[in-house]
Amino acid sequence: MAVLPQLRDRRENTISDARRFFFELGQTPEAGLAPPVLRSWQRCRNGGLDHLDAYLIDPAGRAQLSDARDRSARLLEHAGGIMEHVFEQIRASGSMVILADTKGMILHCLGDPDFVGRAQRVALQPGASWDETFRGTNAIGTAILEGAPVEIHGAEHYLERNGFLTCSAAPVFNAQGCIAGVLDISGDSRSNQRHTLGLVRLSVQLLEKRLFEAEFAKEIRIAFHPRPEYVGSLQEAMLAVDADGRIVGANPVAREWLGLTAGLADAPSFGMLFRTGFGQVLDRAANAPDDLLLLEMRRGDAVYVQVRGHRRTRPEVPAPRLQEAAQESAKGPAKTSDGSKGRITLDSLATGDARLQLALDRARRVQGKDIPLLIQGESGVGKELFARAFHNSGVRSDGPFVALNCAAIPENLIESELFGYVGGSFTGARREGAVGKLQQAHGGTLFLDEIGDMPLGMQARLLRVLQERSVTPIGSMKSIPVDISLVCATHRVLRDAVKQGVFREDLYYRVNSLTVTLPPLRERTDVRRIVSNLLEIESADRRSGPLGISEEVMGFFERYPWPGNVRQLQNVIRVAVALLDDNEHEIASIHLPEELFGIDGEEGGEGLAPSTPMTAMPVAAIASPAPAATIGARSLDEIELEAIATVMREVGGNVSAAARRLGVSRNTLYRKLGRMS
Ligand SMILES: Nc1ncnc2c1ncn2[C@@H]1O[C@H](COP(=O)(O)OP(=O)(O)OP(=O)(O)O)[C@@H](O)[C@H]1O
Repeated sequence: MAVLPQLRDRRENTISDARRFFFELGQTPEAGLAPPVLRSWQRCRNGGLDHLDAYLIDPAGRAQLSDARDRSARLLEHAGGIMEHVFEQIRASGSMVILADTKGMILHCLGDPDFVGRAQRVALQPGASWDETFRGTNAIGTAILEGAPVEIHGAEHYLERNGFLTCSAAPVFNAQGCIAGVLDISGDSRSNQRHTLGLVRLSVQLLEKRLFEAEFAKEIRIAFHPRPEYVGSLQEAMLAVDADGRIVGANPVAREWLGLTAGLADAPSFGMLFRTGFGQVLDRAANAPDDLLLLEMRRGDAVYVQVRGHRRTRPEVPAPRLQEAAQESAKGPAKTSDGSKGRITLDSLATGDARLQLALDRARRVQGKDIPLLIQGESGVGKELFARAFHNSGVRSDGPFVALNCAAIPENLIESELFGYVGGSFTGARREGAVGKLQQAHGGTLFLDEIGDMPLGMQARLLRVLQERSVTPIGSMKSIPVDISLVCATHRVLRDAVKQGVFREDLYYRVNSLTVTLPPLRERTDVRRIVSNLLEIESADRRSGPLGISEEVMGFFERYPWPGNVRQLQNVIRVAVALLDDNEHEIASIHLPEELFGIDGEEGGEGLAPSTPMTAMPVAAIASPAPAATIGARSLDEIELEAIATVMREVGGNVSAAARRLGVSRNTLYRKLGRMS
């Protein structure tokens, strides 16, 4: 619909008054100019641009244009079809559809032949730059600087020679919140159409959606809106998240809604935004991919969510293989070389938790590719078990799996443990020398547990080994080639350790090629499966038949926060099995340690009441998880510290005994005790 002639005349008069004010009297017009136009005029004047300048800048040469097109290849690929569609809408209106890059260089245009000739006189053609610094106020250049859609009509253009144009442009934002290009419709100012800017905005939204979907085709995408009918529309907010629920992309709607800044450096994780756990949502989505879920946001509102791009990729593998594996791992510290082929594998670890499944899938993708794996997670979540499974599932499974816990060995011994030494090279050294872990792991996998606790000096030496792929034992002049696959684990956030200066940045990048985070037990949705596996393992030696577990206890296990994770659960089950009489076949609440009840009962927590099942409806409301992370008014940390203090008192300060009772390693307990002092 064209703008009515009277309205157009009135607008043009106002602009020419403003122009007189600004250019002839050197004053700022108080009315008549849209704020972005006035800001742009001021920028141009401050930059020393002459509004009467008739000098034309030559468009970029073919090679330069081709480079610019290569840099924006993805934008061009997705914009092509949309531009053709837009052009169909405006074909008879004497206009052009233009795509420019982030610097305002025109990459592609489709134009009405009648208008193209005139447009070319002002260089509206591929290769021409519409950077505001040189071209003055214009829709393309000004939209880039304003970071918002703008319409520049006739005499609003700073340079007089562009006054015959009317242009509407909107920046295209990428998933990191940066401008990826600009879409513009330009035409003769006499044929100004009222809805042109709306058409540009809509086309840009469509383009942003296509770019987002292409960039994150393999990631999990979370689409949401407070109203269900908007999920799937151009108005939906969309986040891309990695396997750990960290936001890696956000469309402009999500960005505005959540107040995210460009670059996503401070973007919250899924868990910080929503009250329902990430794993629980993924599980639900895997079972009913088309359902909308009604989720409560932590800030108070509720939104309808659709999870896209998430499938259960591997069938679950029957329990017995995991059982063998866990038995293997439970035999003892097992921190030395073994040939654990044929036992635990990544497939056998899949017990139905969606977050764990993602970690397994990610790890599988780098197998055999010489990419170091970093496993993060709280103590006792199964990091070492995961590392063994990774080794056993790969091409090196015939080779050794060698583990070293960097937090468990005194600092002065790490060096000789890792690098080995020749006989008599230092006081106390064995006469025949010793082969270090790095050499032992040759042809296999070296698992460095608690790498975040490795002393700085040792980090430098390890880095050199990884770069040079050879090791020089202490006291030796000869370097020995080593071929190892490196898997590291840590309970620390290594990035923070780098910031604090306790972990080398170069080593961080070396060990951190692929990070998988194992979920804490309290956030896992497959607790039942783990419990029955552990029960089978722990009761394998009983001669009086299979064991069960009361529904009351199972419900409690599902709600308990498990500060010691699977290790603690394993110990609780081990003790419960030991407490059973020969004629008892079911674990009940009386077989559980008193500490568990102390915590659960005293503080008025959920106790052993059955948990609420999740509703299954086409539009499913997922209940927020039971308040397992806090009990009463106390935080999990406080409860944990209190439990440690109680057990330490009961065992008369014996750390090993306390660690056994609490179901954590001695190192972990030392660490936690450090926090108490
Ligand atoms: N999915 C599982 N099924 C059965 N047992 C498991 C599972 N995950 C872990 N475990 C058992 O829990 C115990 C702790 O596991 P593991 O040592 O791998 O944890 P971790 O994260 O490396 O602990 P830490 O950080 O304290 O070294 C082991 O005995 C292991 O066999």
